[in-house]
Amino acid sequence: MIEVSELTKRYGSKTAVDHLSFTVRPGLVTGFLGPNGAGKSTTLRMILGLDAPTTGTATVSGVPFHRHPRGLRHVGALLDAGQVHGGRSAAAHLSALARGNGIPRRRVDEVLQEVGLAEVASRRIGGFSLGMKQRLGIAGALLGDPPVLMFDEPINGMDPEGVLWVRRLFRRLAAEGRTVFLSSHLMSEMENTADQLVVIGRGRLIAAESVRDFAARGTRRSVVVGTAQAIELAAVLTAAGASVEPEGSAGAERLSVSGLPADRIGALAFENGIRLDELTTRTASLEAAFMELTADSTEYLAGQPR
Ligand SMILES: Nc1ncnc2c1ncn2[C@@H]1O[C@H](COP(=O)(O)OP(=O)(O)OP(=O)(O)O)[C@@H](O)[C@H]1O
Repeated sequence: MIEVSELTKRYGSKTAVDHLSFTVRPGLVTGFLGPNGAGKSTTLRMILGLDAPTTGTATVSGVPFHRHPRGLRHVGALLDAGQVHGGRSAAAHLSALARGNGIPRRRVDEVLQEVGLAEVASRRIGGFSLGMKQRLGIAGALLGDPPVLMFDEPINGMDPEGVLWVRRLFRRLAAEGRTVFLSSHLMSEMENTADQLVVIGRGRLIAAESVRDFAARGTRRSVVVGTAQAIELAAVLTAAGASVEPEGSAGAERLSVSGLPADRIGALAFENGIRLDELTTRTASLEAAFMELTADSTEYLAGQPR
């Protein structure tokens, strides 16, 4: 369990993290989302004791991280896959980490196997691709078999096979009862990976809820209706209280209807002798919900200095 309470970080006049409070529970994958510059990395660094908060607290399993002796046994983290000594081999890098945290040497071979780097264990890290460095960073996080795992943008630089692998790994780690916390600025990465979301913008909390609840409170639900009798149907639906927008080109007309559910629209069409060719409920996409909810908190909008 990770608990963040009223966490604030100021750099001079810049408030990077602003009275942030949330809880990350075990047994679930929790996505930490926000546009670029929202304060995700700063928050993760404070949870790991790498940056001191201006005010507020962050605890891991009930105590501040720096009070965990042999930290890697309590929290495994990957913050920046590029920050490794390029001259060392993968095995030497992990062995040094293991030694410093009282972790048996055999764990090095186990985690290298686990992340698919066993065959390149003795190669210098300097020659690794970003995807391979991400795998090595994940290996380092797993080394101490910790109950809490944190990853900053772990999917960056991975190929599609790597993305699938890492998703399955996160799901399995959560199913084992661990706390899994992943940051990303892309909602699409979280859609198929996370159970819960913590969404921030400009250092402030925007949402902390399940992926499903987050999607539901974004874009309003609408129903797309296809019919050759679009004008008659629009009149009937408007009279019943719906708002109706035409979609598509004349001749192949469809209506986008909000304010009435699909079954009610079907019934009204039937009662009025209007034939429907299509009746589809358009559910809010997560991406749309994310864009809507973070629109006011994006720091750098293309072409729009703020
Ligand atoms: N050491 C620092 N000194 C001054 N400002 C900083 C420092 N570190 C971060 N910031 C600022 O704090 C804000 C939050 O940065 P942070 O890196 O935590 O965001 P992020 O959500 O991780 O973004 P990204 O997705 O781009 O990595 C940014 O405006 C950043 O410029």
